[in-house]
Amino acid sequence: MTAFLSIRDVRKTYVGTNRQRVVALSDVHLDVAEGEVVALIGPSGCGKSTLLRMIAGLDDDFEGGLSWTRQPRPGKDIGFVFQEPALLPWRSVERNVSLGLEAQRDKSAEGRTRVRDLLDLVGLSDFSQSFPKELSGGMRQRAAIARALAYDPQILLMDEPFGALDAITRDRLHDDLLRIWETTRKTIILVTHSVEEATYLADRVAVMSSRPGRIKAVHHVPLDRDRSPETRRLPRFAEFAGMLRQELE
Ligand SMILES: Nc1ncnc2c1ncn2[C@@H]1O[C@H](COP(=O)(O)OP(=O)(O)OP(=O)(O)O)[C@@H](O)[C@H]1O
Repeated sequence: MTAFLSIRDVRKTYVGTNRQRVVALSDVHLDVAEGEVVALIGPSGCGKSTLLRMIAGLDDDFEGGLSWTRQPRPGKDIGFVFQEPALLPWRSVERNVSLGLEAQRDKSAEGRTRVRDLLDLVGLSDFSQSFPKELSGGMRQRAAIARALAYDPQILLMDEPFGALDAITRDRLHDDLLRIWETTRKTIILVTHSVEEATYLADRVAVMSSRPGRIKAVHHVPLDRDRSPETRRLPRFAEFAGMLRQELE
């Protein structure tokens, strides 16, 4: 595998307000290939969000190294989707999605077409002029995904993006994400608490141990890349998800 992103010997220590030191990550190694979907799972507090923030360039105070085949430009080449969509309530869906392009002073016709194509991709074309409060939770999260893709980032980092949604909406968003991946072939790192979500969406699943967080195993998901709701009913699906659950215990 040619690593698109190599994480080597990463160690992160937080110093709390009372000067207490918390080693959040230790000896973290992971290679991610271009176009791959990697899920990060692990017990609460094992450092998943910390690792994602480092990859995003939001935290550079750590030991060890991250190396890229193409160094991402800050604020441009990395798309981030959080559990809460954090849309600006006073801007329409279209103007939320175009936010990044405006920040880059991209007012080109190409930029506008790109926003329209993205709204189409996430199924929000009919709601482009709606405001966030007029959308359901799932639609807001779709808008947040479109916004993260607007820069055409080289990697999409997702921190429990579906954690706040009900089960039916979450399943629908999973299929949307698979379709988006089919179209864009973006490299995706997805933090999730759900072994089923990791199994359904990822090519590989990295399992982290509790604090200090380490990657204790990386598994290839034994399923074809072409996934559909029937995939969830395959015995292999349940077996793999069950194995992940056991590893987390
Ligand atoms: N700003 C901070 N200052 C001090 N300690 C922190 C800070 N942010 C995180 N930590 C600590 O680092 C560890 C890892 O936190 P992190 O949020 O990365 O875990 P997580 O795996 O994403 O957790 P969860 O699954 O519950 O969201 C925790 O022990 C947490 O208390």
